Amino acid sequence: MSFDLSICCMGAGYVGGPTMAVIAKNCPNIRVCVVDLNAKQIDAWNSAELPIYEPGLKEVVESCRGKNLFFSTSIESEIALADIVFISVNTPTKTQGIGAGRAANIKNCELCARTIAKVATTNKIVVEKSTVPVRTADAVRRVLACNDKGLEFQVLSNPEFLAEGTAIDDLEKPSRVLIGGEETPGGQAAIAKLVSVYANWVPSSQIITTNLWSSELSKLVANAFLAQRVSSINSISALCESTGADVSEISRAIGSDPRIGPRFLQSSVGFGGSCFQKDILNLVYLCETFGLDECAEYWHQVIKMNDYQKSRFTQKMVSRMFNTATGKKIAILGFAFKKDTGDTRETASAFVCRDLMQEKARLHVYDPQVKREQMMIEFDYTLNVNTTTEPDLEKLITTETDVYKACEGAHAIAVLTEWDEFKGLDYERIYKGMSKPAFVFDGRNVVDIKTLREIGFEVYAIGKPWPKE
Ligand SMILES: NC(=O)c1ccc[n+]([C@@H]2O[C@H](COP(=O)([O-])OP(=O)(O)OC[C@H]3O[C@@H](n4cnc5c(N)ncnc54)[C@H](O)[C@@H]3O)[C@@H](O)[C@H]2O)c1
Ligand SMILES: O=c1ccn([C@@H]2O[C@H](COP(=O)(O)OP(=O)(O)O[C@H]3O[C@H](CO)[C@@H](O)[C@H](O)[C@H]3O)[C@@H](O)[C@H]2O)c(=O)[nH]1
Repeated sequence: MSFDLSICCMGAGYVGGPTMAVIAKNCPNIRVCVVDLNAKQIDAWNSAELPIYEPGLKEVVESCRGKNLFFSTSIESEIALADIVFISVNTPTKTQGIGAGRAANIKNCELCARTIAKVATTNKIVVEKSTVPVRTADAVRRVLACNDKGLEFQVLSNPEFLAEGTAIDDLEKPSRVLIGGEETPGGQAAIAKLVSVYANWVPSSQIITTNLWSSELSKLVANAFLAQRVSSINSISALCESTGADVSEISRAIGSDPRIGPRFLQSSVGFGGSCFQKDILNLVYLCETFGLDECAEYWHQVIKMNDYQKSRFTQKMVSRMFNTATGKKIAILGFAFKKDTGDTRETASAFVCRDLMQEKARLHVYDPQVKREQMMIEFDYTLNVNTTTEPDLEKLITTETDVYKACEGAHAIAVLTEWDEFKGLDYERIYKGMSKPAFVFDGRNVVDIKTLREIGFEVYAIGKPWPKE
């Protein structure tokens, strides 16, 4: 079959895979190929068990895989074939060198640009889909210019705003698509080409075009504003627990003001995920680089408040359990950073588990989508908790596939991810099997406090009036 256009996406991760699947589904006349250095990842995309869990993703992939959607490790030949190349690779926070702990590492983006420059034999539009520091397109452009065949490359910024757990819905019905490009005839033509791809299913009124730098920076700012709301309401949750006010009532009361709006006011044990912390640190670093220390400190406070919220939660747990968790069995309900995803990157649950392990609590972790191997990777990668730094790790963490077994004999339950199934558990049954007093610490405000207290639980929930001693 012949296609009108060929797209290649470098990076088959949480963004590249779902984004390209939705483009393929909505544009049957476009050939889409997602490539990756990681052969295991590509094999999984080509199998019945996709490498990531996302509601609705499997159906979309299966509807077009092998027709106009392909997953491949033939990076160079697929780039050569493409009219448009998306760069959708990871851009993690640097762990060493200049800007360590703050700046985003864009080495993968640079490598992609170098590969494109090397193998391209036709003009191409190169699209930054990854989240990058503002002015990264300068670097991409300069690397592409090293191509010695006299080709023309246009660089666009097209940041992705999908949230995990709702990726397919977000991609099918995006609040907006943002495309930034050069303010030259070539740049505008490239913008128009990419707009025409999205226009297959996104109303044109929702496609925003800007200059390159506004587009790159908007992505960081969007995440900073969202995370700021979570940290703001979490700061109020602490005040609620001390005063008898209820954070859910406050969210409702303030969120009804259309100038504030109701979303992203859900108090929690702390935000996680691969983006918020990384992108805010990136923003903080940019501000510092330009000597804007007050601006840097303003945004850094969003992260500090999140760190405070995570450690505050564990401290409350331990203090309620008579100031000791040593040897106690604690059921951890949820390890993913939010519901409906198996992603554990920067999950608040890992931080709480780490702090409880330091108290030598015995943790029985249940999460419907996260496997033990993934939990161990998260402990090691984000928190440097491994069998060398915590010799008792294997003994302290038991992973359960049955939530009731996780709670059997436990002194306490900590709800750390808002999976819907935690609302409908048979808490009478759970209570009977637990050590008494049976504590529930709800870091997501999912349990029905009144019912659980009637059963006999001692319930403590984020931002809720805490019972008097
Ligand atoms: N995860 C999200 O929800 C989300 C949402 C919006 C934006 N983003 C941004 O999108 C980017 C990608 O995020 P992700 O979550 O998909 O990352 P990811 O780690 O899940 O996937 C990135 C993939 O890129 C591959 N890769 C790295 N270098 C490569 C190269 N040179 N050639 C080919 N493949 C290469 C890796 O093997 C990996 O499979 C990041 O910049 C992130 O900040 C992520
Ligand atoms: O009211 C809220 C909303 C979210 N969270 C937490 O915040 C984190 C992030 O949640 P969410 O934003 O829904 O998920 P992400 O997949 O991280 O998506 C964010 O990060 C992506 C990557 O950049 C962006 O594309 C999305 O627009 C942006 O929402 C999670 O731990 C949530 O539990 C709260 O605690 N309270």
